Amino acid sequence: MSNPDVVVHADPELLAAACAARLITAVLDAQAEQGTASVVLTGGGTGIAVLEQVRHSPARDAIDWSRVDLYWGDERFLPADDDERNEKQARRALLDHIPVDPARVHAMAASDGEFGADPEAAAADYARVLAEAAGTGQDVPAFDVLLLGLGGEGHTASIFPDSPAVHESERSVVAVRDSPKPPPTRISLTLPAIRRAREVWLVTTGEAKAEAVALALAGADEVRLPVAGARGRRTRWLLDRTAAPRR
Ligand SMILES: O=C(O)[C@H](O)[C@@H](O)[C@H](O)[C@H](O)COP(=O)(O)O
Repeated sequence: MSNPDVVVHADPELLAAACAARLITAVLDAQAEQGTASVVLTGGGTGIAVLEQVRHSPARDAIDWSRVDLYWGDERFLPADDDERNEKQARRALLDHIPVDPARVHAMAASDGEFGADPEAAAADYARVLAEAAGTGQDVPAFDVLLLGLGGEGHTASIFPDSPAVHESERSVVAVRDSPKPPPTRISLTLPAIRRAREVWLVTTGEAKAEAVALALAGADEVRLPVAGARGRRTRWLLDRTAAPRR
C-alpha cells in the first residue's frame, strides 16, 4: 500500500465536481482494462453531492452503466422508502437518471425487507453478496473505487471509534447498533473489507473534519480513529480547503 495522495480543492462545490470527474475517469479506465467497474457508494452530504455532480456531467454518458457494479459502504437500517436511506438518496441523486443494470445495483437490505427488523441477518446476507462477487479465495471483491466520508470524531462508513465494528477482524459486513450518528441501527462494511479495495477515496469538507483528517494522515490508531484504517492499495484524500491540514 502506497502513501496516501492528498488533493485539496478551493470549496465544497469544486471538490464534489472534481471528485465526480475523477470517478467518471476511474470507471472508464476500469472498463477499458477489465470490461467492468465496481464502485462502493457512501452516504452523507458530501458523498451524495458527488453523485449529483456525476449526474450533471455530460461525461457520465461515456460510461456503459450496464457494466458497472454498485455497492454501498454502509446503510441506515430503515424502511426502504425512508428519505434517510443512503440507497434512496443515491437513486435520487444519480441512479434513477442513468441506465444501470438493476441486477448490478447491490443495495443493503432495508428494515422492512426480506430480513425484517434483523440487521444481523441483513449484514450476513450482504457478506454473502460480496463473497459471491469476489470469486475464488476471497470474501470481498477488489473494488475499483470505494468512496467514504468521515465524521469529525473519526468515524467512516458506520464504523465508530471504540465500537464493536472497529474491532471486527473476520467478518466483511456487520450490524451496527447504538450508532452515535442517527439513525442508531446500521449495516456497515468493516475495515478489512474496505482494505480490499484497489482505491479508497476519503472525500470530505469542512472545518469540523480537519482534526480527524490531520490525525488520520499522521497515522492515528484506527480503534480511536477508524478513518485512519480506511486504506486501499491506493488511498486518496479528496478535501476542500477547510478540511485540509494546515501547511
Ligand atoms: O451513512 C452515513 O452517515 C455515512 O456513510 C457516513 O459515514 C458519512 O459519510 C459521514 O458521516 C460524513 O457525512 P457528511 O458528509 O454528511 O458529513
